[in-house]
Amino acid sequence: MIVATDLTKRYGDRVAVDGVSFTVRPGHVTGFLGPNGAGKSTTMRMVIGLDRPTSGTVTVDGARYADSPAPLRAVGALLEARALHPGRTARAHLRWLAASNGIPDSRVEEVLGLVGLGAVAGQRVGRFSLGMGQRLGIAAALLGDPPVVVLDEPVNGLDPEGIRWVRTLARSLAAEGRTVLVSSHLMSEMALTADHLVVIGRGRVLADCPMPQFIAEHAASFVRVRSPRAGQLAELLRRSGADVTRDGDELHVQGVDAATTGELAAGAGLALHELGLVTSSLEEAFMTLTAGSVEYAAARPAAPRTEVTR
Ligand SMILES: Nc1ncnc2c1ncn2[C@@H]1O[C@H](COP(=O)(O)OP(=O)(O)OP(=O)(O)O)[C@@H](O)[C@H]1O
Repeated sequence: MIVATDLTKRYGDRVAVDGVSFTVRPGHVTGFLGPNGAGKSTTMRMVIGLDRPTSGTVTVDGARYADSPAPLRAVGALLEARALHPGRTARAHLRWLAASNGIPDSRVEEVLGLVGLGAVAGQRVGRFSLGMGQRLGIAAALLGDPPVVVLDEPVNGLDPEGIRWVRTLARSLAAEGRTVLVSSHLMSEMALTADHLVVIGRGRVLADCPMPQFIAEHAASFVRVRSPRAGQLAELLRRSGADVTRDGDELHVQGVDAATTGELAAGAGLALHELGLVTSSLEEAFMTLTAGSVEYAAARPAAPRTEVTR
C-alpha cells in the first residue's frame, strides 16, 4: 500500500502539496481527484520518487521508492508527459525498460498484447497517437507485474472503447489484490472506476473516504415530483415541513422523502405524473466540495428561472 504522511512540497514560495496524509489500500481502485493545480501530479511524482518531498514521507509497501533495487517491480506508474524516444519502436522502448529492471523480454510481448499494441509494436513511437502513447505508458507501468499501480490521467486521449478498457483494467488489477491509485478529470468515469476517493484542493486533503460515503455526504438529493395540480401539492408538502421549489408542473422537494410525498398526494386525491429521488452526480458533489479551492474559475452562468413556494 501507499502511505503518505504529512507530505509537503514547496517550489520557492509556492506550496504545491501542504501536509498531505493518506493511505491507499490494496484491493481497491482509489480515485485521486482535485481541481487544476491542486497538487495531484506533484503528489504522484513524490510517490514514485521523481520529486523529493520538502518534508514528510511517502512509502510504498513500507519502503521509499528510491530505495527499491528494481523499481518497476515495486510500483508501475503512468505519469503525464512521459519522455519517449521518438525514433524507438514500442517494443524496443519496453525491452530497454525491462532490461534495466531485470525483467525478461517475454514479459514485453505479454504487456504489448495486454494493452492491444501487439500489431503496432514495431512502429516508431514518434508516430503514435495520444491514445497509443497512453497504452504504451500503461504497458510500461505493468511491465514489472507490480503490486502497486499509479496512473495519472490514464484515459487522456483515449476513445470511449479505450476509456472502458482502462476502467476494466484498473478494476481487475484491484480485484487481483493490487493497490491502484488513479487520477482523472472525468468525474463520470471516476464514478464508475473508483471505490475509494482521495480529494485534494490547494495541496490539502479535502476528503478521504469510500465513494458511496463521499456521494452521501457531499451530493445534494431531492424528490422530483410532477403533478397537474403542482400548486396544491406544493402547499401540502410545505405544511408538512418540506422545502419546495416549483417550475411549472414540476416540484423539487427537500425535507420529505419520496414515499411520504406519494402518500400525501394520494391522501389528498392529487394525481402524480412522476415521482422519484434525484441524487446529484459525483461531479456536482466534487464541485461543491472544491468550490473554495479552485485556482482558475469561470463566472457561473445565471441559474434557470424557477418559482420558489415556501
Ligand atoms: N516544477 C514546478 N515548479 C513550480 N511550481 C510547480 C511545479 N510543479 C507544479 N507546480 C505548482 O504546484 C501546484 C500543483 O501542481 P500539480 O501539477 O501537482 O497539480 P495537479 O493537481 O496535478 O494539476 P492539474 O490537474 O492541472 O494537472 C500548481 O500550482 C503548480 O503550478
